[in-house]
Amino acid sequence: TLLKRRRRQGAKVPPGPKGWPFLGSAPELAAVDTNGIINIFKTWAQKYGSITQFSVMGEKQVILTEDKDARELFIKRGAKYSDRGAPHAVEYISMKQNPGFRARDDGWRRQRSMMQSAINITSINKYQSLMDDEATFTLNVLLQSPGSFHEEFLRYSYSVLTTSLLGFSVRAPTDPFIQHNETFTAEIMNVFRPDYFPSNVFPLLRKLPMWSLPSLATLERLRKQYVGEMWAFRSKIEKIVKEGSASECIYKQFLLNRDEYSVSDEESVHTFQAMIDGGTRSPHNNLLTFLYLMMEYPEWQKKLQKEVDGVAGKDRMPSYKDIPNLPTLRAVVKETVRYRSIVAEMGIGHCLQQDDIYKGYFFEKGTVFNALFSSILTDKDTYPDGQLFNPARWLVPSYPTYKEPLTTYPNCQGFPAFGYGRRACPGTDFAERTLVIMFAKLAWTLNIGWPTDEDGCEVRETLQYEPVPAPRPLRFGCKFTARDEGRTRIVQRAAVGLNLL
Ligand code: HEM
Repeated sequence: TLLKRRRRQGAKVPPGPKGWPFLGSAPELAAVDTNGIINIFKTWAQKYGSITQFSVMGEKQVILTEDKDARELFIKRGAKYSDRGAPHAVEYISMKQNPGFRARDDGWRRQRSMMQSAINITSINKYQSLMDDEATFTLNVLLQSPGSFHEEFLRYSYSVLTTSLLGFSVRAPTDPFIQHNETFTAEIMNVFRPDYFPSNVFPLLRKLPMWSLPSLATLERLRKQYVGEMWAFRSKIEKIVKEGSASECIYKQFLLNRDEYSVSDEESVHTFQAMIDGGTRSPHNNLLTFLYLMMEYPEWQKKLQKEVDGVAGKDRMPSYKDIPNLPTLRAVVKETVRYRSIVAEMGIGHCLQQDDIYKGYFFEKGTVFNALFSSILTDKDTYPDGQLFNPARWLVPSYPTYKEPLTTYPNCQGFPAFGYGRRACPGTDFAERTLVIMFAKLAWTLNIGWPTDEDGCEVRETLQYEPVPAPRPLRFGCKFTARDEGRTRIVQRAAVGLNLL
């Protein structure tokens, strides 16, 4: 009632496109892919301002383009702004049990606390020597077959996660675990698309029998497969834990100390699946984006190599123990994540749980708020020349984003690219560590350059991304050359002595 009174006292409707009667902006959004949606949001924000509201079939959505508004709403007022408004098809196949997309209910709280204990910094510290070994293995493969970087980075992203989380490694990109997950995830990613699943924007379709519409029948097939596979996986791990043959890993610890976790069995299988889905794709994307940026900005590649050489010298590879002494490396990681987020990341909407008034605007319960990374992470006051890849913004005191001491900063904690408040990415530290270790070893061992044609001329390409949420860079060419024979031998020798799972 207070809000109703305030509304009468003059709280305004936020500006935004009117759209069609009843349909709102549904037809416009249903006709495009993720990149198209990001562009439409940007255009609206330019026209209507930093807080733009639109509706889709009566459901309200808001676009936020300023960090301070996202912080105020998602962090300070986080008690109201931490629900999810996942598209219908996403909720359907995950049966409202995926911690990334489910509502902010008690189940989500149980899952969130499970994730926090699984991949907190102490847990990561325990597994980081495994990450280090995985990175050495990857380098050795790249030295032998430099053209395989796309696949090898994918394998690395999977293997760092499977070793620590699930207790097994994947030694080849052709491993059935990767192949199967990739094919399936590609199909699952489409579940976000209104052009594939119109029930995401047209609520009436949700009421139809599943068999009556091909897109609904597809949904039902995917749901059965998704859920079936999670349980099959759980049984497999349970069996080897019981037999005593399971390697040390987070899943094993979870099963052995089951009583310490409040999640239901169903919630736990969804939680592990969410960590695998969320944890493999984004680091892979950033590894590929890093290669592109090292070709595009060779001066930063040189600075990175200089720093890594200065700390590790020529006679040993850098390791995770060097991280506090490598601020340029951490700046390159953070800037790579920023760069990729501004061009390709859509994030996940936060849904409002109670009516609210902010900056004189009235927002209705159920409104979905989208923080637009391409604007937030290029804000001209915080990120001068924000479209450029410039790690100096994290290293030089004259930049607004600079922070000391450089043994700790820059790091990715609290970085908007990983979201805000209660829903912020629980895998931030894990992802940062995965990237830092691999970038350090790459810079120490290899030069990264554009491929050349028969005449020795560089073949440059522009970076393009797939049209799905959390999109990957489309394939591009890249030439690795060993920096010197001594380093190559050190990597080869280290790779022979690795004791991988
Ligand atoms: C560079 C790598 C990564 C980036 C850029 C990234 C980014 C994000 C973003 C933007 C969100 C939404 C936050 C919000 O709603 O405010 C998110 C959520 C999430 N991420 Fe990540 N992420 C990365 C890596 C990972 C890893 C390695 C894992 C797991 C091991 C992971 C698991 C999750 C999960 C489970 C959620 C949902 C959290 C919730 O709704 O409560 N992510 N991530």
